[in-house]
Amino acid sequence: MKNDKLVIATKNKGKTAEFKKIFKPRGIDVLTLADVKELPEINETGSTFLENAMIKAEIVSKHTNLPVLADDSGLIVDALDGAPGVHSARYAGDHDDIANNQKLLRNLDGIPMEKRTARFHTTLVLMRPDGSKLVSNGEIAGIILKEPQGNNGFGYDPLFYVSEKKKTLAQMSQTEKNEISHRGRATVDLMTKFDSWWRQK
Ligand SMILES: O=c1nc[nH]c2c1ncn2[C@H]1C[C@H](O)[C@@H](COP(=O)(O)OP(=O)(O)OP(=O)(O)O)O1
Ligand SMILES: [Mg+2]
Repeated sequence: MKNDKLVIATKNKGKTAEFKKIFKPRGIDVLTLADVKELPEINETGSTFLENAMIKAEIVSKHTNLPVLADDSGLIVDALDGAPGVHSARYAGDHDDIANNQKLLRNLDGIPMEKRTARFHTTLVLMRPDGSKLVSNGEIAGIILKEPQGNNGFGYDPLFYVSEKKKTLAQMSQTEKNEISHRGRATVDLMTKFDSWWRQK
C-alpha cells in the first residue's frame, strides 16, 4: 500500500480537509483537484447523489488515470420535502455558504423546532480508470436551528444541531465531526471493503 495515490475529486476545501484527516494515516498519498492539470469541466447534472458522484469520479479518473474518490452530499430537510438535497451547493448562489444558510432559514421561517428535522447524506464512489468501483453511503440526523452556532466545519454545519452531542457540527472538532458525520460514516462503510478492493489490480 506504500506510495499509493488516490485523487479526491472535490473542489470543496471543507471536504478536502476531512478526507485528508481520514486517509493520511492509512499511508495513502492523497491528491486533490488542485493537483490536477487541465481539469475538464464537471457539471453535476444528475438527479441523485449517486449519479453526481459517478459523474465526478468518471471524469477525474479517466483524466488522471489514477484511482479517484468522489463525494456527492447534501442536506435533506423534511419540512421542505427533501430540499435542498442534490441542489445543496447551488441552493441560493453558486457555492455561497452564507447565502445558502440564509435561504434555508428564510424557507423554514415560522416552522417550530420539532418540525425542523433534517439529515445530511453522503454518497461516495471510489473508481479506477478501468471503471471498476466501490460505492458507499452515510447519513446523520439533526435539527435545523433558527440561528447559526459555531465556526468550525463548512456549508450548513452552523445550522445543523446534533441532539446526542447537544451542539452543532460547527461546534465540533474535525475529529469529533468525522466520528459521527454522514461523510465519516460513508467512509467507514467504504473502508470495510477498501483494503481487498485496493489490492486487486
Ligand atoms: O459535512 C457537511 N457540512 C455542511 N454542509 C455540507 C456537508 N456536506 C455537504 N454539505 C453541503 C455543502 C454543499 O452546499 C453541498 C455539497 O454539494 P457537493 O456538490 O457534494 O459538493 P461541492 O459542490 O461543494 O464540492 P464538489 O462537488 O467539488 O465535491 O452540501
Ligand atoms: Mg458540487
